[in-house]
Amino acid sequence: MQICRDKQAMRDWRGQAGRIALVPTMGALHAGHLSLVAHARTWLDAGGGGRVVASIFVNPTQFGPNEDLATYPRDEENDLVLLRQAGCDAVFLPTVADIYRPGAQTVVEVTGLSRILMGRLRPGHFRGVATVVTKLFNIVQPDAAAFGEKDYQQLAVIRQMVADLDMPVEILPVPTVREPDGLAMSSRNRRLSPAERAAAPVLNRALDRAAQMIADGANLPAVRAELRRIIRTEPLGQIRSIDIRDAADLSRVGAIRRPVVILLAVRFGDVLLIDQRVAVPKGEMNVR
Ligand SMILES: Nc1ncnc2c1ncn2[C@@H]1O[C@H](COP(=O)(O)OP(=O)(O)OP(=O)(O)O)[C@@H](O)[C@H]1O
Ligand SMILES: CC(C)(CO)[C@@H](O)C(=O)[O-]
Ligand code: BAL
Repeated sequence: MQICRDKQAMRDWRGQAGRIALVPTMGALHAGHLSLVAHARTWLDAGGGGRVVASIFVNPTQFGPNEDLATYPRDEENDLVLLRQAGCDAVFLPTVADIYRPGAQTVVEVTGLSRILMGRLRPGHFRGVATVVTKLFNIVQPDAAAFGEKDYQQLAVIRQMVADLDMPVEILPVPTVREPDGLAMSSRNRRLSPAERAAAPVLNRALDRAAQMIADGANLPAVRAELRRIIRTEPLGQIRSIDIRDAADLSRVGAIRRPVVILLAVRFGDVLLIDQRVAVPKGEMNVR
């Protein structure tokens, strides 16, 4: 596995690599990230082969001033072992100074989607994500890039950006990988206390129940009330946002008539966990 520690090394490797699929991450890798690597490989193999490159970069511009940039988990040594085992061909590990040169003035912002939902809780977050993903695409020049459905709004932002700016990159959505008790894998899970970790699967339980209610024909207020009731059974969790949106474009819905996505953000101590579930109302075909 080739290790590229700066843009020039990455560009040199890219120049002789043929077809490429990129897996952008912030490190502290887990089985969810490795599933992105596997999906990238499957996509390449279906089209005649190619190389998988993962990037590990804790991007400062997507963290707000009071967020967890300083304490974000980092574990480069183990990450490299996992990526090697997963069959990754190259890894891009740039420094902040290499990515953000002094005097830069340009950002990328998906104006509508970035300002709703998590964009309200984390102002500027999606501008940081869109900007760094654009830079990664420009440096690595991948044919495809894999993103997890756990970060549902992020995936929507990236898809919108790629379409709006005619970026020649196919976006590969990857289903959420979960712990045996249903908790969505996340790098931040390792910062939960034992009691918080024991309480955290409540997100998945609430989503299961809400998706079942929607499949049975329940209305929006009833589903919202049940989500709140279930999450409140775990007093360590502090609800930051509960939303039910159109699954296709994240627009508001007045009633559940088409597939919707249920989006949860719940804080445990200073760790913000998110999770999501697409739910299909009674009588509707799941078109996803
Ligand atoms: N459980 C998961 N299943 C599938 N993909 C995932 C999972 N967790 C993260 N991803 C995806 O991996 C990519 C990199 O995410 P990131 O490095 O931020 O990991 P994370 O576990 O989401 O960390 P965080 O704690 O910051 O949420 C993103 O596309 C993200 O959606
Ligand atoms: C896409 C990403 C790597 C951009 O920094 C990050 O937001 C993440 O890990 O999901
Ligand atoms: N996976 C999303 C990255 C972040 O929380 O900043």
